[in-house]
Amino acid sequence: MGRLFPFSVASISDNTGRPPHSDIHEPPSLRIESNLITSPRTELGLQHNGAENCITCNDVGLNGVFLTWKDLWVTVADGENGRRAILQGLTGYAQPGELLAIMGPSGCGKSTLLDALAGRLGSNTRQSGEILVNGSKQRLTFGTSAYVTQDDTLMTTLTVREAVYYSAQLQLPDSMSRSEKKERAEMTIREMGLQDAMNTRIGGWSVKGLSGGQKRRVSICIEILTRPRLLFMDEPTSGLDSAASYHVMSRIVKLARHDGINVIASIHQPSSEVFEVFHNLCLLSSGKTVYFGSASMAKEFFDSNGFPCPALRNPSDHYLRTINKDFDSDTEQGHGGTTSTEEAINTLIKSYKSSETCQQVQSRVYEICQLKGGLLEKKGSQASFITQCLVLTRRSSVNMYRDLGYYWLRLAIYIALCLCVGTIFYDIGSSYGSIQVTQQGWTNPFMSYKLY
Ligand SMILES: Nc1ncnc2c1ncn2[C@@H]1O[C@H](COP(=O)(O)OP(=O)(O)OP(=O)(O)O)[C@@H](O)[C@H]1O
Repeated sequence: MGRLFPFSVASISDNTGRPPHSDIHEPPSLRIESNLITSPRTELGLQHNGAENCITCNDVGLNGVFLTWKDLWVTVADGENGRRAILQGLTGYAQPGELLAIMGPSGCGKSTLLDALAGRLGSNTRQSGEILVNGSKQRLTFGTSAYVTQDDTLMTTLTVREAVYYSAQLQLPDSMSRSEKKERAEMTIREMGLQDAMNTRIGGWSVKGLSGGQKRRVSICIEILTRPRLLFMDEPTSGLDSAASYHVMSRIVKLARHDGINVIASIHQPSSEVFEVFHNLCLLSSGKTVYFGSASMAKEFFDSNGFPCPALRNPSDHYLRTINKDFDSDTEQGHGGTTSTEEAINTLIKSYKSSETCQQVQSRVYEICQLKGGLLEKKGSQASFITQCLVLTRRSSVNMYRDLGYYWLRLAIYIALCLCVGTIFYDIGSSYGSIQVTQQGWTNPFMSYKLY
């Protein structure tokens, strides 16, 4: 029998023993009814608390990837012998077909959480706790997961169409024909709303090309080409205006739902429409969980703790303003009083820890851990070695041909160098002394280095 949770659109078969807190059902205190008739969520077919809309393990099939983390700590060295905690005992889960948004003030540990989950933490960090993929400890392989980084690393000389098409050739299997790969590349470009910029060069410091937001979308295109089962995105909407942010995020949600992709994204400041397309929300402050659960129930959580969202204010703005202590301002409380931001954060953290929502998250994590959904196959790139060599050579040649610094400037430098070296020995004569000077010149370490 499937179990419903008030904070998730998921239900799951309870066939592997009883989890802790198995007596927990929907707590009335955190239950809200969906009254949004034409909201972005309903437009996308995302509704909470409706059994007919629940995603089950069967719905996502055996291909879905469930990710859980329990008591996750990440620390870095801080001064002599000391260590600073960036993440402090986080517990949560992310499941196929859903989008988990990680939000919080700048520096609260959003990127660190994404990196820890994706297995990309820096060597100077230490991690403890348990991160499980489909209920077991295993590495995420290239091809199964993709990561859209905060900085765009794109070849500036290529056009949008070329950049995405070369990536398609490098990543998609040889069993797909060239026209199919081209079609997938162009469809993905259109999905990200870049059809008008298909033939525009990406551009960089020397040549202006795409805008920052368009580059962001090209990076997303390249990562979603293969339809990875797990997609990490660090600030996917940075540089996008609110309409573009909404379109990009809603398309990603549609894709996630359609292909059973598990999407985890850190997001700075979503508009209210973008916020509505999130399934689950992980709200952090200084590396601690302020709230983890259904995004639509966060409002109720803040309300019930004395921090109601004022009318006409974007809920996500309200949550971030309430827990941002960088500027040490007071936070308004529902009854007209104020409290310091530090106190507000402590109240929320404490309240979350003792809430039924927190217990239910732990139950859900326990249940997912019992799934034992199988090991991920080692996928890697699906293109053959020969195809990769050919595509990389072609891409590199195009890049060198178009990049002045790469090719033409180098050629000019080599010609100038040849002329310099040649003129040193010009008309030197053929006496014994001249031959000695020439020999010394060639064996001079400086000359040898220059010529090399
Ligand atoms: N490898 C590291 N070594 C030292 N400090 C680190 C390391 N990684 C992260 N930090 C510190 O941890 C804190 C959280 O960083 P993180 O990048 O996760 O924050 P964030 O919430 O993603 O911030 P932003 O929204 O501004 O990108 C910061 O104070 C950062 O300086």
